Amino acid sequence: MKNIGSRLIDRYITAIHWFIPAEAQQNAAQLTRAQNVVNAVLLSALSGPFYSLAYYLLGFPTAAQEILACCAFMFIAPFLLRATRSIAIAREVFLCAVFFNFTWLTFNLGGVNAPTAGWLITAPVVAMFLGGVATAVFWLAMSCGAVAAIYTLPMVGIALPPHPVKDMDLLYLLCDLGLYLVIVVFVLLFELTKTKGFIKLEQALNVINELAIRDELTGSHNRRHLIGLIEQERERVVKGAQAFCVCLLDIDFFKRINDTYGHAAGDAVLRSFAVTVQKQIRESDAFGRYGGEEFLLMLPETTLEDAMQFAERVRMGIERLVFRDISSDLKVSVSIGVAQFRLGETIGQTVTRADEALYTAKSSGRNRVINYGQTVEMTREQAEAQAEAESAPSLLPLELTDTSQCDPLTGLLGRRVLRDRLNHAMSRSIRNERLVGLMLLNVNKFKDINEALGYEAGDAILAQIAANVRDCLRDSDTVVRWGGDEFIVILEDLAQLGDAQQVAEKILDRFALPLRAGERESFVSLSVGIATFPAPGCDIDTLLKRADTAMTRAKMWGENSVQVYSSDAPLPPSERLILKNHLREALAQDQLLLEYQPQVDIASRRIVGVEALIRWNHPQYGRIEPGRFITLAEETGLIVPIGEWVLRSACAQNRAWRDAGLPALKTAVNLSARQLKHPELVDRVLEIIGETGIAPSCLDLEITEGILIDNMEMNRQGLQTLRQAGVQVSIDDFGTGYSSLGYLTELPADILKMDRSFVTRLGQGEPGARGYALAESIIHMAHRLQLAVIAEAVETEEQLADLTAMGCDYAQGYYFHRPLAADKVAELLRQQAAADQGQALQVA
Ligand SMILES: Nc1nc2c(ncn2[C@@H]2O[C@@H]3COP(=O)(O)O[C@H]4[C@@H](O)[C@H](n5cnc6c(=O)[nH]c(N)nc65)O[C@@H]4COP(=O)(O)O[C@H]3[C@H]2O)c(=O)[nH]1
Repeated sequence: MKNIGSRLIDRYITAIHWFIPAEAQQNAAQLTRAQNVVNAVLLSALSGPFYSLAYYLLGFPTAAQEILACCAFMFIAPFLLRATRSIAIAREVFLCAVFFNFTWLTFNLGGVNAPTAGWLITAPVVAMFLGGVATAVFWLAMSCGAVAAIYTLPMVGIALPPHPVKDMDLLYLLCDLGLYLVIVVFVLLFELTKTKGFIKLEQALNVINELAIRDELTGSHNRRHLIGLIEQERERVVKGAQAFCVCLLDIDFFKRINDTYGHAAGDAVLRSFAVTVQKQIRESDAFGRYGGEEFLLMLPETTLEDAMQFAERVRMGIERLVFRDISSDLKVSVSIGVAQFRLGETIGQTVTRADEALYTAKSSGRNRVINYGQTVEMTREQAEAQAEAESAPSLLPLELTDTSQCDPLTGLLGRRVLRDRLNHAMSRSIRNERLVGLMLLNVNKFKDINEALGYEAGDAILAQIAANVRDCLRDSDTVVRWGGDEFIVILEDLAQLGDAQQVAEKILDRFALPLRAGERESFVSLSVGIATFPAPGCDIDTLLKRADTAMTRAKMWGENSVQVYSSDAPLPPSERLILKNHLREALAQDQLLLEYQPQVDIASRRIVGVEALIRWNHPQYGRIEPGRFITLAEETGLIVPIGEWVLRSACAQNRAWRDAGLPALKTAVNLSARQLKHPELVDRVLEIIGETGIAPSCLDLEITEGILIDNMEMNRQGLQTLRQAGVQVSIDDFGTGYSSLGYLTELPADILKMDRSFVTRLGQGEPGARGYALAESIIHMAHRLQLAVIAEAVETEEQLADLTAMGCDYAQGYYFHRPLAADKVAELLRQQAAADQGQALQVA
């Protein structure tokens, strides 16, 4: 019954939307007002005929006709709404009919004592509902004027017509009952349509929130949320609660499970693993997927001893798991590292200690629980069993494994061939007095690709990566799939080291274009480490180790970088330390620069804004992306001067474009948490706007959702002041924080920037899919809250098509433009202006 009612209300709302202009439907306040006008018209005009009949039966046929005429007149209002797109016109036409109807009836039924005199109040009251105070005051004045006129007419000698109704008592009863009934139905209808809208918002929000905190595959918490929960616990401990323990759990030989039984089986193992652990934990514990096959468990107020005992129970529980649907041979075990939080350390440090313990657990035989600091001696048998397990190519018995030397997915040579080939190349290089280059290529964040696109698409991407690498090499070079997302290339006959670097650069250039997996496209970046032979004291293992070291260093210096191993160069100290030391000089020595990524209006495809993105051009290490140093700048407090530099440079650039005769453009600038907390932020922003002379509306401050929620009370006032001055505020990465409707309705913001995780799910040709519904919900919700929506990281035409269909306002991403230097943006704007002019001339 409830469902039928709810479906009917849905249908009713859909039907009345026919009258409401599209632009009003995009705006929560206007939609409600327009909806109310249509509701009021339908209710009044449909109840009118009953009154008409009553008057007719009571012996007043003229009134019956007049009421019907007024109802007909009311019906014009919704059509006017559709035709003129003006809620005000439709509303006033309706109110006019109401007012005329009751004034006429009152006049003809004996003046202010007539039963309909009370109804004269309906015009101002309904006006209050529909148009606010100003409209209500106007109609109140009109009604008072009408009452006064009717009252004074007999006094000035104009007699009122005698009332023609036979049974006045019955009419009084009818009128009073009618008035109450109308008020009740009116309120109900408003409530229902309004509540319905909010229920939809709430549902959308719940789904978005779920996504923000859950890992889709296992249903356990995701990494971000997990860290948030542990951070909260850390704060409790700082305030005096007992310390918590962190357990890092890693499923043993998980890659082999995938390789042997397929990715679907791997997924099933992950799910069962998560469910098994979840069944054992308490409500106050936090558990979730940390990445790939790694899980994190936080046990609040727990001693290390208790945590070890609990972890041991979990380990045994996992050992008991059976997977009959996959194979009765499949046995799963887990290695667990445990660490207890120490006052003064960060969550990252606690997890790193748990990770070190996990490493000990894994390197001492796996399937065991080790706490931080614990050393383990392996027995000879354990060491042998471990070595055997490590070298076993798969979980299947030996006779069932693929004995071919090729990797079936990529068609490249498999790992086992490498030593042989390398040995051969090294011997030849000594004979020929030429170099051998060993190149280790690692695909950056391949886990993310797998998670975003699914394992099948991940496999397709891997195959293309292999093909791309192969295409850049000579036939005589050897390419081997070394691990899941790692490849090794043996380059022979090199005259000098630079040749190997050139090959590496060529490979990296190849990955500037996206790779395709079915309908999906994805950008991939690599980190490349190179080691060369001959080198003193270098055998196969050393060469492999050196390439690995170089690759790790390459990873530290950002995506798409190459590092060559050099024996005399000391290993770099930790990235954090180097960057921290150098960051101070970066600003003073002009090493920072801004790039601008265009933001496009989806309807017109015109560039309407840019996002300023900081880059660091390090004299020694080359270009460093913000992801690698913004957090450090935050930690050291350097973000405040750096952020101010960004703000000033971005505003100055905006002004420079304007001075060059280019059309007005909005520049979005990222604000970090520390900047936002700075007491002088508002003054500084206004000062910079004044100094550079840009219009405040040309500045858009981007604040990530998490930062905004964390400091909502503190932020609201400052942001409101800036907004009142005309500055726009955007919420970055929207959908990744845990939002409540209450907080969303009070957001001091103008634009919602939909997080890339929602955009990645689009463009797959499945409008019914969950990802599609999520993005649509966000856009719908934002529009109801009168916020514009910009989608970030739009990479494909299909994603854009979906966003267009959903009514998204703006988009930004590689599909349109990558972040560009300021002069490139100017060039684009000039082209756009020239195209506009061309079009205008054509029209003229
Ligand atoms: N895969 C993919 N990526 C795309 C696409 N379109 C844009 N991107 C990248 O996504 C990031 C967008 O910026 P963000 O979300 O504000 O994320 C920014 C922002 O949070 C922070 N950041 C950058 N500049 C500043 C700054 O001046 N101040 C502060 N506080 N943070 C900054 O660093 C983050 C990373 O910036 P970038 O590395 O420049 O990375 C940029 C941009 O290059 C696409 O289609 N696909």
